[in-house]
Amino acid sequence: MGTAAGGAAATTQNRRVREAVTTARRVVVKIGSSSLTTATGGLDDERLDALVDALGARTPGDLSGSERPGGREVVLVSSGAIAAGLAPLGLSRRPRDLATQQAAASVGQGLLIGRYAAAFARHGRTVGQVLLTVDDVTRRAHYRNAYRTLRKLLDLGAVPIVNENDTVATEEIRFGDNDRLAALVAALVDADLLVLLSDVDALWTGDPARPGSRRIAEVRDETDLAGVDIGGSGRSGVGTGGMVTKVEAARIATGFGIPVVLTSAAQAVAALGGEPVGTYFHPSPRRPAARLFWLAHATSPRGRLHLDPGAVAAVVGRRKSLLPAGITAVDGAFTAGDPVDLVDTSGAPVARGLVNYDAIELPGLLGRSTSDLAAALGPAYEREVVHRDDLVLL
Ligand SMILES: Nc1ncnc2c1ncn2[C@@H]1O[C@H](COP(=O)(O)OP(=O)(O)O)[C@@H](O)[C@H]1O
Ligand SMILES: N[C@@H](CCC(=O)OP(=O)(O)O)C(=O)O
Repeated sequence: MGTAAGGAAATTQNRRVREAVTTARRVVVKIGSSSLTTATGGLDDERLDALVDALGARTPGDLSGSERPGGREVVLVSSGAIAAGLAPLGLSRRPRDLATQQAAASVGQGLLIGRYAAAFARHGRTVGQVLLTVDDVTRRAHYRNAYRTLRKLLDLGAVPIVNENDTVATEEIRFGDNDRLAALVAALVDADLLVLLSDVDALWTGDPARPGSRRIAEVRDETDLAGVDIGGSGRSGVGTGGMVTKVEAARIATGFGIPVVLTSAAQAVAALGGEPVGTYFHPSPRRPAARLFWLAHATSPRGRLHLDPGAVAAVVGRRKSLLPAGITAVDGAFTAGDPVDLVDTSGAPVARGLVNYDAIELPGLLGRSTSDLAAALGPAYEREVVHRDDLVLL
């Protein structure tokens, strides 16, 4: 979120909001389960069609003659697989256990993408299904691959429809909610705008159903969130994170320099047209390297490497790779390629990185120089424990 605009007049603010939205060329739109399902569960075809119509509608941001919906490149991040799979499996509400959620997602994802394919076809558009796990956006080769696929789909004029790959994601590595996934996809494709659509029209100062709650029109920085009661999921019972994960997603995207509009699916056309509906989160100017951005926000560490003060100074102060000589202890049962936290002598995490060794190999290497290790064990042991290209400071 950007710096406070002081006492700027509301009209000036609204004009700026409209411009950031209407000039956005690449937009990631996220729709939650609660906006795609009927009160009795199951996919709500009417609402899904309305969303697709909104994405196909021409807005003030259109480039005349463009073949793309709204004159823009659109990536849709859609939840709803689990919700869509409930009725066909005879389940009356969202299951708590992972295996049943995954079975429901397996059934529901096919139905969901089938509905989208039919709805977009009415606008002459082709859709492409992209299912992602956390690993796909943290490991370098997978990340490049995910980026290339999304880029190619956009170049070919298709609408990528992204969801978490629920059927294979394990409890530990799961996003669980699609709000953060959408923010990270926005960073991945270098979007100009992220639109989060839910069943509520904006972020409110507290539960919208509570008397006295007010809509928050814009969030310029954390001070605008002070005192806001950011609650969990709404009454639909099919959403997951409530406002907590939406505000977190807004923090991630704005931290990457991407503005965010949070509003209801019913106001999608107005929001995409730059009208001052919903809540607008101002972006900060900083744009860190996208892949490392994912590492900080999308991963959970699988272990901890304890650094001596010299290693902390090298990694944090001089942005060097981490070598075995600077590590005093290792926790966790990770394998090479996993994310781990680098902690200082007080145990506080200072950086996160992708480790180049299995946990089991490291104790025999600690405190030793790379030349000593190479001489004793072979050239493979000359490698860094964490390469600086795979490190992000926390
Ligand atoms: N401060 C708040 N402002 C707006 N909505 C809130 C707030 N706190 C909690 N909520 C709830 O968050 C719900 C939206 O989240 P969720 O049910 O997870 O939807 P989705 O499926 O769209 O992700 C709203 O229905 C609302 O009841
Ligand atoms: N991947 C899951 C999304 C989880 C979920 O419910 O997310 P959301 O409705 O956005 O809070 C699904 O498709 O059901």
